[in-house]
Amino acid sequence: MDHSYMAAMEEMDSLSDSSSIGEAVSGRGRRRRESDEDDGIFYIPERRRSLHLDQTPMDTSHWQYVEQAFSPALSYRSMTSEENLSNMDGEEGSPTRLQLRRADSYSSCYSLDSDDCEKIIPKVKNKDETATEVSDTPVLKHNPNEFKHPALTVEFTFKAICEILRELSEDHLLFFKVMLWKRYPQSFNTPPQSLDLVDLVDRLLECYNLEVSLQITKTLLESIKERRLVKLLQSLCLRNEVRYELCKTLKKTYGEIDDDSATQGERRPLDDFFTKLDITSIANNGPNVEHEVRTIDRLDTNSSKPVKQISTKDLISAERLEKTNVKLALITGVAGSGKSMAIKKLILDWIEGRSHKHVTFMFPLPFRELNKFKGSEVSLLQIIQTLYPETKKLRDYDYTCNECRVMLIFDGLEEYKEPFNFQHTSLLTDHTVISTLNTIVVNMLRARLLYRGIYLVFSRPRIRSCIPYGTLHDEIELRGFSDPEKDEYFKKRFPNPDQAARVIEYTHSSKTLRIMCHLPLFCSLVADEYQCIFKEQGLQAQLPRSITYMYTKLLLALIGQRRTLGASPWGPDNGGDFLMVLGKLAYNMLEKGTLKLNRYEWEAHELDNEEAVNNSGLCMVFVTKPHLFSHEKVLSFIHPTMQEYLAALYVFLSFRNQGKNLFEPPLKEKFKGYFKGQKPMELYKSAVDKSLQYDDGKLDIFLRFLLGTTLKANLDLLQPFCTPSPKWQSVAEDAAALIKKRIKDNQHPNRIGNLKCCLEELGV
Ligand SMILES: Nc1ncnc2c1ncn2[C@@H]1O[C@H](COP(=O)(O)OP(=O)(O)OP(=O)(O)O)[C@@H](O)[C@H]1O
Repeated sequence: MDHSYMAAMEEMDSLSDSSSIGEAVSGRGRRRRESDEDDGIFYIPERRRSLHLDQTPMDTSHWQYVEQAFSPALSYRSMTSEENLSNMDGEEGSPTRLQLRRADSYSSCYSLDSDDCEKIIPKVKNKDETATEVSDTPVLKHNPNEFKHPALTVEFTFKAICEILRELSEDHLLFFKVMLWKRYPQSFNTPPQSLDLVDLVDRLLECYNLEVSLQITKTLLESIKERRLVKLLQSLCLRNEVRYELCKTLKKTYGEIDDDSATQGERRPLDDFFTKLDITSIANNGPNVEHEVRTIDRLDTNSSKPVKQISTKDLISAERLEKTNVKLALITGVAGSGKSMAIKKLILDWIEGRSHKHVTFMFPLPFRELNKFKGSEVSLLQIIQTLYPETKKLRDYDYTCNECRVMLIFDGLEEYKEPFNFQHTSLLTDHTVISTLNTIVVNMLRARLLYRGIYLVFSRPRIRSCIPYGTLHDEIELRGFSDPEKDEYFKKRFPNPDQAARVIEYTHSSKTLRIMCHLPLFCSLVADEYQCIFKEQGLQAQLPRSITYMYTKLLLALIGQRRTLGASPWGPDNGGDFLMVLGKLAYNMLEKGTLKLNRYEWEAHELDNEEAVNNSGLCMVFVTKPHLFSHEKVLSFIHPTMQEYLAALYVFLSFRNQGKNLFEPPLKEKFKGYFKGQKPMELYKSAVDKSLQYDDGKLDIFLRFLLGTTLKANLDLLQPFCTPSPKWQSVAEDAAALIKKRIKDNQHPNRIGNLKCCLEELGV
C-alpha cells in the first residue's frame, strides 16, 4: 500500500461519519408523502442543501409534484436491480431525471443541468475550500464545441460508474473514495467511509456534469492502476452510444406501422396499433379447425405436451436463458399470422426497455436482406455492419465479451432456398470469419455463431428439418388472434368508436367471417375495405355480406407480389396454373371429406414442389404423430374454409375458362362438344342439388362460395384468373330465384338454414 493511501486513510479516520448526502440519482433520501400512496403521484422534496453555503431559508415554492414513473420510488436496491437500471436508460419521464434536470435546484453550489458542463463545475468556493484543495486535483476542462452524445444520460452514467466501481476490491474502493475526498474537498466534504457506492456516485453526479463525472472516475481509476476498468468504462460508453444509434435506426424501421393498408401513407406508432397475439409454446399444431357448419376434431398432431401461452416479451427471457441455456427459438406461423408484427413489437419493446433487458444489441436480419449476400464471401460481422453501419464503431470484443448479449432475429426463413447440409457444413463460431451465406445460416441454426448470441428464427410452418438434431431449442407457434383480440384489433384500428362498432358488427354478421378473423391479415383486409368505404360513403356504409368477397381479397393478398415466394406463376394463361392445381386438390379432398394429406398423396396430385405449396400461403405443411414413435409430414390448407373456397374457385374457373361442369358425370365428358354451350346456371343448379344431398353440411360453405362467384363485385376481383370472354354475365338473380324455389319446395328441411345463408351471400 503506498504512502498517499495510508495518509489518506489516517486522515479519514479522524473524521466524523455524519453524511450529508441528499436525495439524488439513486432516489435515496427521497421521501414519499403518505397520503399519496394511492394516487400515483409523488411528492419530491427539494434537495436539501448538502454543503455549507449561506443560510438561505428553505423556499418551498420550488416544491413540485411529478407523475409516478416507477413504483415504488426508486431506491438504490430497485435501481441496481438489472430491471430498473435499464429501465432508467433514456427514460424521459422518470422522476429522477425530472428532479435532476430542475434548473432551480435548491442546491446552490452546483447546477444540475447536465447539458451545460461549464455550469456544473462547482461555481461557489469560499476561501477555506480553496485552501484545502490538493495540488494533484486534475483540471477539468470542457470544450464547449465538443459534441455531447445524446446517449450520455444521467441514468446511463450512474449505472455505468456504479457497475465499474462495483468491480473494485474493498481496499481499492476505499482508496477511490479517499482520493475523491482529497482531490475534490469542496464536493466531497463528507468522510468517505460513510459513503457507500450509491451515495458516492450520487454525490459525484450531483456535483459534476456527466462527462466530468466519467472523466473523474477514469482519472482516479488510472491513478490506482485499474486500467482494465478504465477500458471497461470506455467500452460501456461506446456501446451505449452505438446502442442509441441502433435504436434510432430500428425505431424508424420498426416503431411505426408501415402497412400496405388504405391509410394513404399515414404512419402510426406501433403501440397504438399492436394487438396481442396468441403465441403458444407448442409448434406444428396444425391449422385452426374452428368451423361454422362442421364439427372438426383437432388434427392429430404432436401436441401431447401442455400448451403454454407466451408473450412477445418472453421469447427467450433472461430467466429462461439462465435456467435452460436455450439460445435458439424457432417461431412459426402461417402466412399473415403476425410474425413480422411480432418482430416489430419485440424490437420496440426492447428499444423502450420494456423487455429483453438482458440483450445489449438486437439485430433484425430479414432473409429478404440476407439473400442479397448470396454468392458473395462474407462474414456475419460484415452483414451486420452493412445493414447497420452505426455498429462499425464496435470492436470484435463487444460481440464476444461476457457483458454483451447479442440477439439476432431472422425473419422469413422460408424465403431462404439453399439446402441446410448440417453434416457437411463447417463449424463457424467466429463472427469475423469470411465464409458463405449458407455456412452462416447453417451455423446460426446450430446456435453457434456468436459466443453469447441469442437466435430467434421466424418462419412459415416448417417444411424441412431446419434445426440440426441435438440442438437445444424452443419451438413456438404464432396462432394469430384469439376471440377477444379480434374485436380489440378493430377498436385500435378505428379510433372512432362508431366506425369500430360498425366493422365489428360486420365481422359478427357471419360466423365464418368471425372465425377467419383469427388471421390478423384477414382482419387488416376487412379494416382496409371499411376504411375505404367510410371515406367514400360515410359511416352508414356497409360491405357486401358476401364471404366470397373477403376470401377473394385474402387470396389476392396472399398470392400478391409481396408474399409470393417462388411459387409457380398464377396466371390463367400458364399451363402449370398453380391455383388450379391447388383448387383441384382442395376439391378432391372436399369430396373425400379429408382435411390433410400425407406426402405421397399430395405428390400424386402434381404437387411435388413442396416449397411452392407451403410458400403459397394457402397451405401449410406440419408434422403429426400418427403412432407413438413415428412422425409424418402432412399438408393441409391454412383453414378448412380456405379449402372450401379454393374448391369452389376451381369449379368456377373450370367452367368459366374451360367450359367444364365438374358436377356432370364423367360419361358426358365424352360428348364434350355436345355440352359445350352449357349455360352458367346449369353449373349452379347442379351444385345446389349436390350440396342438398349432404345432411352433414359437407358442401354448405363450398356452395356459398360458388354462388358468390355469380356476383359482379366478385367477378371483377377474379378477373385476373379468367380468360377474356365478353359474353360472361352475372347470374346472381337467377341463382337467387333458384335458391328461393328450393326453399319453397322444402325437400331438404335440414338444409333450409344454409339455403338462407346462400341468399344472404347473394345479397338478397
Ligand atoms: N399483432 C398485430 N396487431 C395488429 N395488426 C396485426 C398484428 N399482427 C398482424 N397484423 C396485421 O396483419 C398483417 C399481416 O401480418 P404479418 O405481415 O406480420 O404476417 P406474417 O406472419 O409475417 O406473414 P408472412 O408469413 O406472409 O410474412 C400486418 O400487415 C398487419 O396489418
